[in-house]
Amino acid sequence: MELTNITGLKGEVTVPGDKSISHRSIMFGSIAKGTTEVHNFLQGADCLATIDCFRRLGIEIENKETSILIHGKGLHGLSAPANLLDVGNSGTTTRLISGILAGQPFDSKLSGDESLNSRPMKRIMDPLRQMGANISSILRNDCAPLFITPARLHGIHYDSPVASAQVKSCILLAGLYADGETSVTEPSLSRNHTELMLQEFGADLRLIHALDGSTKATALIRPCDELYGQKITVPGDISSAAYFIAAGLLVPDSEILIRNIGINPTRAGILNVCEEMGADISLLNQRKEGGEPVADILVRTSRLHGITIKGEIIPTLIDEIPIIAVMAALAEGTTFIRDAEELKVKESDRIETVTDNLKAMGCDAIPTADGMVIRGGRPLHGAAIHTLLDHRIAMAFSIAALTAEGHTKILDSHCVDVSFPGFYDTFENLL
Ligand SMILES: O=C(O)C1=C[C@@H](OP(=O)(O)O)[C@@H](O)[C@H](O)C1
Ligand SMILES: C=C(OP(=O)(O)O)C(=O)O
Repeated sequence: MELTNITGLKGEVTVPGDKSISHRSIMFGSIAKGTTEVHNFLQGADCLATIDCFRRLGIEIENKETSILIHGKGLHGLSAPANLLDVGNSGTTTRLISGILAGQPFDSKLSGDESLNSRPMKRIMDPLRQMGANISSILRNDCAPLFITPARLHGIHYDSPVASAQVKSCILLAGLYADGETSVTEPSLSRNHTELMLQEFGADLRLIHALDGSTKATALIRPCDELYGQKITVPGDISSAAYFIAAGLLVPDSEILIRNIGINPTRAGILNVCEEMGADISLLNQRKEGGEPVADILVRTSRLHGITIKGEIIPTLIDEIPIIAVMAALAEGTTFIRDAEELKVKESDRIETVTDNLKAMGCDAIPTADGMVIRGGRPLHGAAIHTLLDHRIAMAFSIAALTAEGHTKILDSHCVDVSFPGFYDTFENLL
């Protein structure tokens, strides 16, 4: 994709459904009794990989024009897959499905693309093994491909060293198949869609919040007889909205209304960051849909200034750091991003891909062990952007390109389909 600078983005957009919620709707619908109906499902490659996996596990899933129908067979209704489960580029699919597969009476193998097969899986293998699971890394490198064989699971308490919704969800899902209670404490609260949605499906799940004012939290689950099919409307993905928020703030003379976005506080850290950077941003029409808070987001071109982003807010904006870094590059002053070492184990090492590409565009960006330092305010110039097939890098630098002098080439820009098919077409509504 070749892009150049523009002005005056004006109008309304909607973005596709939330990726995290879409994945979970398929997974929980498949192990629930009865039909689950999902509206505004994200038809991105990652969520389609989840559908494919559950079809291979014997679940009929109808992907209709306006909805998805999952004909769930109950907690014990999955059947042995004939072949390897292909998880594509999706860490969420891999880590969550492993929790479910650990409790099944059949063998399964799962594998993904080159990026996925280099991401760490020890973080789920350790707690699953403590629960009694038989899960191994086929190449003995603590990565996928993974091999899972039947085992009796027992409940554990797991003090997670990392605030990761994928780790937490994996353990809670295995807990559905364990004897006794399973609980997970995380150092600070990561996205809580699993907890909210499992409760809606009828799971016996409780939450205990820390008394010290921190977001440290514990989720506890007990096995139940069955989960029950639900009707789910997926809110627009704030992680996808983030690119239009940034476009509206950074492209001169812009005003964009982004409709119908999930603003669950465990996901909405970018809104706080925007405010702190001095953005003209407002939430309109705030409401609740299917247990999740939703709003329309109005942004207007703003002069931004650098800030420090660290600590408990990091898990609430982890996927937005590439686009926040672009905002920082165009803000006055210095932005420090700390406590974000998790960026190293995403679809690419995002500390490296973000700072390398920012430098290529003329920004003073320095990688650090747990984040980056961005000295903003210099104009950006066009460059060839190496996405390393990481969808978030492609989208973040497409927005940078709209503000940069000259032409920018986004290499392998088709990778946006992982989480946002139609990303480039959405701009047509704003020109
Ligand atoms: O649970 C989820 O749906 C996700 C959790 C996050 O990963 P971690 O759990 O590894 O932080 C996030 O980066 C990913 O895009 C989606
Ligand atoms: C990290 C991401 O996803 P996953 O871990 O599911 O591959 C992402 O979408 O930015």
